[in-house]
Amino acid sequence: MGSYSTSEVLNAAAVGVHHPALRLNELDLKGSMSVEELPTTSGLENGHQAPFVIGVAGGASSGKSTVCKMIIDQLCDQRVVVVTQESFYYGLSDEEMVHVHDYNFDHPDAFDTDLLLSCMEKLKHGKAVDIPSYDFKTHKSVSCARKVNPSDVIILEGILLFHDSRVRDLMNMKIFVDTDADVRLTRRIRRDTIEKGRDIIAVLDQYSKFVKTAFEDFILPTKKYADIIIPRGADNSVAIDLIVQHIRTKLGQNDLCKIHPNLYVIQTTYQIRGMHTIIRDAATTTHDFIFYADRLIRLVVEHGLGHLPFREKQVITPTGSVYTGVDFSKSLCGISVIRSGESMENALRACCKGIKIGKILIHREGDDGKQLIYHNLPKDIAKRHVLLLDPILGTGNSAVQAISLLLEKRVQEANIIFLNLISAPQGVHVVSKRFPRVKIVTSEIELGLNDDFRVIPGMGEFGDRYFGTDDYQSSTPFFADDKNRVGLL
Ligand SMILES: Nc1ncnc2c1ncn2[C@@H]1O[C@H](COP(=O)(O)OP(=O)(O)O)[C@@H](O)[C@H]1O
Ligand SMILES: Nc1ccn([C@@H]2O[C@H](COP(=O)(O)O)[C@@H](O)[C@H]2O)c(=O)n1
Ligand SMILES: [Mg+2]
Repeated sequence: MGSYSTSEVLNAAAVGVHHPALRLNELDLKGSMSVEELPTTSGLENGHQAPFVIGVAGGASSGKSTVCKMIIDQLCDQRVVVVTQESFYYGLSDEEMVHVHDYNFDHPDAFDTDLLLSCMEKLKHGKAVDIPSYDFKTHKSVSCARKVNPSDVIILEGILLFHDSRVRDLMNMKIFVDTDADVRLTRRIRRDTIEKGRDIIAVLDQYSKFVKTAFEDFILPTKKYADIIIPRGADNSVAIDLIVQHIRTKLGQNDLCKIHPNLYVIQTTYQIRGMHTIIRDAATTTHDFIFYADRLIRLVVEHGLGHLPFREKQVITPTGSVYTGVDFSKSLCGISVIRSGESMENALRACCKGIKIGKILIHREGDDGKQLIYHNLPKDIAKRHVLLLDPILGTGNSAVQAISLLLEKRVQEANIIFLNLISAPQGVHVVSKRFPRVKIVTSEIELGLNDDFRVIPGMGEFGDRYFGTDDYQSSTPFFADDKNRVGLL
């Protein structure tokens, strides 16, 4: 395995793998980092779609705000907004103010989490909200709230954001900024004395009394919820670049991916569009159809394999050096949905040497749905990751039947990766609603289904076109093979 695509790296991170790219590069960052000054974003009240919510947690002074600022600067996109947890600090009463040095600002109870949840709820539903502004000098909210408009991406940032499961559940992506304790303390001393004008003894007292303990008791234990851990915070420009690319993809991609985090559409290129153009063209020869369908299927298969768990592995190279890489899971199998799914078997075999491939036949009987009449699956399928193969996801009925059978055979839902070339939104909704942990990997999202429940624009009967059994091909002399490809006259 030579190089990794961004999504593979992020996927590796998402399944808890330590990818080397997330541990690279040094960059010195200086300058003003105030997230509060960032502009609010364009609203989406009309035609609102749920935003992509990114949670950024980590110890105090770990560099969370700096990382968020870098992400926003790189995105140069008005559709991103940052909401900080510190805006939701409870204001101190007069009595608490008298004993402010005994107040624990690092405890989860210091925050009005219900207010944060209600603000986020409104933003998620396309409504603008007033986010309180907190003053670190008076320890109270100030009267001028910050108006935040709904946005495509909301970055939620704060020390204890992963503590409450209700807040975690809002997030589509969780990032933990992991910076050494001594660096955090040094930065805190500088920030609290210079920026907040506090006395150094008070800063150190607060650190040893509350900050350190709270980090160990409440913040560090939430690191396990992170999809991505960024060592060294803003110094890790490689990790930040990867995150930015991922967000860009999400922003540019079909909104289905926001609704269904289990859906992965491979990043398009002109090569991919070109191959789709050929296989969707009704005039394409069987020979060309097979060639380009195979190329596309291989891309989808490779992408799907990127969702399998990896383990770190070191090898010795011929130069005697150590290469730290990964070892990927070998306990997997392919299951093709007969007949068109069989067209994906060659690509799978080409990628996974000696892989076991089983089959499922779903027989259509009358109007009352589908009936399963045949299956041939590996005996130990329950222990395997399953790559389910069917080039077209249309209504989702066949996929539901096939996945139900796999679950009956005790395959773990999260161990199923459904690979297809094109997906209709209806099918994605049906499969995702029923099996939210099944990953769907596809190369393009379709417009929808027509009255006959056929995918449009689609590519016709895939099996017939791939196996050369469609009448149109054999009776169209202009397109008998690619050498004679002259176009329709
Ligand atoms: N990589 C870095 N190099 C140097 N200083 C940094 C770096 N990251 C953050 N800082 C500084 O450290 C302080 C705390 O960073 P900040 O991003 O506000 O942390 P957090 O939001 O996690 O409390 C700030 O004064 C910031 O300018
Ligand atoms: N009045 C306050 C409120 C909070 N703090 C400290 O701020 C830290 C959290 O903010 P970060 O930007 O560092 O994440 C936290 O450690 C609190 O102790 C404070 O000092 N005074
Ligand atoms: Mg901050």
